[in-house]
Formats: sequence, structure tokens, C-alpha cells
Amino acid sequence: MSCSSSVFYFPAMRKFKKIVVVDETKMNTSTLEELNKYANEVEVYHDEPTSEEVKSRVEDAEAIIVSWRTQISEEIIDAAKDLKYIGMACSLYDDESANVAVNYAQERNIEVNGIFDYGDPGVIEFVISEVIQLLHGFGEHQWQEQPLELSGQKFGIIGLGTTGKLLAKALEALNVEVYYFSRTRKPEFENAKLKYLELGELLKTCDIISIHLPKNTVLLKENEFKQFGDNKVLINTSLGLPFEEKSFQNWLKVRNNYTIFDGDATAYLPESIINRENVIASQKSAGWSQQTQERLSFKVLQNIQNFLER
Ligand SMILES: NC(=O)C1=CN([C@@H]2O[C@H](COP(=O)(O)OP(=O)(O)OC[C@H]3O[C@@H](n4cnc5c(N)ncnc54)[C@H](OP(=O)(O)O)[C@@H]3O)[C@@H](O)[C@H]2O)C=CC1
Ligand SMILES: O=C(O)C(=O)CO
Repeated sequence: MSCSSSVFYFPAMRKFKKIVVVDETKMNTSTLEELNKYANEVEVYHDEPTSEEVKSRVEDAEAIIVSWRTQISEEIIDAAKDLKYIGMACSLYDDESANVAVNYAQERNIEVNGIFDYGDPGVIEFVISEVIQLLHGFGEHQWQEQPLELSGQKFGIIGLGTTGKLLAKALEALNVEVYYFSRTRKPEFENAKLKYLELGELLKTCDIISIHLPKNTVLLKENEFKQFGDNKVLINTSLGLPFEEKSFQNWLKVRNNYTIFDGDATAYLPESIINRENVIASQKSAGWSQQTQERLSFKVLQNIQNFLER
């Protein structure tokens, strides 16, 4: 009897001719090395380039990877004649808020992929840690004359998406009275400790508010700051400014109004705001950690694999 062995045939995976990592994406070294499996040539940059530099970097790239800090405009896409794939090492919500001209790229048959949910736990840990420090006066600032517990405070969340929901859950465990406002009401998440309020009511009711909106979603203008009033705390970890700058500046002039920003949110603030006594502006990105880097690297690579295997 002849013995036959099974032969498995794995078709060779497609490869890009050239991948260019156009700026500092914070992907880890082993993942950057692994990119060599997916292209004949890989070029990696670790800086914040000007648009002219980006243009020359992408000229002969079939795939590029970019962080949220660098603009990939229509002009840059036009300069990349061989481009088939744009991998964003950051979230991709929509064309309007993205640093990549997503619609323009897609019209030219260029695939654009973002990553999601890679830096969320740190945001919640930042918000809770900073607010506790401010309430108790554990750090440089103390909100009121007497130290206060977070437990029992009226806390508002604006934007009940991924990070907003995680924050609500964590605050629930700390016995905080949590209210939320979001574009879409979510009865399935409401309970005795998480209640929905219209924006105006939320601003009047809550003493502490944390904003969790897509990049550059401006919700707070003069009228909203009036409703929010004095003796309040406003936290922002969203990208871009979720408020009208002038109205925010006026609100900050009131004593005992405090605001807390992480490093990502601070990047959009002028020095005149950052240097105020009642502005707590961290240099660190709330969501960044070793675990975030691993998730980011893994998800960027997985998107490339999925594209090439299609
Ligand atoms: N600083 C950091 O380290 C990090 C920052 N981020 C940033 O945090 C922000 C939130 O992220 P994430 O929670 O993942 O985002 P999601 O998209 O999951 O949630 C955003 C929420 O805001 C709601 N929303 C959108 N537009 C409006 C509007 N006009 N009015 C009211 N609600 C609105 C959404 O809609 P709906 O109510 O319909 O569901 C959704 O619930 C983003 O800016 C992100 O870039 C994220 C991770 C790390
Ligand atoms: O990718 C995002 O949305 C970020 O918040 C980058 O820090």
C-alpha cells in the first residue's frame, strides 16, 4: 500500500511594494520590524514632519501608516501616485474629524483603516485620579475650602460612547451620582445610578462634568457655560476643543471653576489658558501606557493583514 501524505497549499500572501510609516506612530519596535513581512521595502520615521516632508515621503509608497498628529490632505494623497492603503494608528470616526482626507482617498480606491478602543482604560483612570486629587487637595490644587469626597457628588458625562460608558461604570462603583447626555439616549444603560438629562439640565445639575465626544465636537457655547455656572469642574480628554474658546475663557475667570485636561486635549489649548491657576493641564496623554502601545501596534498590523488577505 502506498503511503500518501497530505499536501497543504498556502497561497503566498500579497505584499506591498513599499510601506512608509510617515511619522511617530508609537508602534513598538517588534511590530515595526514585522512590517517587513508585508512589504518588499519599509521606511520608518519617528518625527513630526511638515507637509512638504510628508509629500516627499509618500511619493512611491503603496501603503502608509500615520498617527493622529499628521495631516494626510488631498494634496498629499495626489502626490502618492501608487498609494493603495492608509493605516491610521489612531481612531477613525468620520471624514470631518479625521486627520486623513478619508472620502477623497476612498474615491480613489485607497483603503483607509483606523483602530478603535486601544487607549480607553487610561482615560478613566486619569479622570478619576485627577478629580479625586482636586476634590481632596491631594495634589497642588484643592477645589473647595474643605477636602471633599468624590462619593455622592453629582457627576455628568457628555458623550456616552466607549470611554463615557467605562467611566460611568467605574463611578458607579465609587457611589457617585452619575448623569449623562449623549446624541442618542441609551435606556439600556440607564439605572438608579446612571440617569439621562438633556444637556442644559445636565449642566445645571452636575458639579463635575467630563467630556467624551468625537474630535472637535463643539457642544458648549456661551449659553451652555451660563447654564453650567460657577463653582464647577470641567474635564476634557477628547481630542480637539469641545467648546467655543472665548466662552470657555470667560467661564474660567470665575473663581472656583476648575478645568482638567490630559496631554492630548491640552495640545489644542493656547498658552494663555494652560497657564491659568485654575487649569490643570497634564503633559501626559491619559490613554497612553505600555498596554496601549501593545493594543495600538497589534490593531494596526491586523488591519494590514486583513487588507492583504482579502
Ligand atoms: N486622551 C486620550 O488619551 C484618549 C482620547 N480619546 C478621545 O476621547 C473621545 C471619546 O472617545 P470614545 O469614547 O472612544 O468615542 P465614541 O465614539 O465611542 O463616543 C462618543 C460619544 O459621543 C456621542 N456624540 C457624538 N456627537 C455628539 C453630539 N453632537 N452631541 C452629543 N453626543 C455626541 C456619540 O454618539 P451617540 O450618543 O449617538 O452614541 C458617542 O456616544 C474622542 O475624542 C477620542 O479621540 C479616546 C481614547 C484616548
Ligand atoms: O486615536 C485617538 O482617538 C486618540 O485619542 C489619540 O490619542
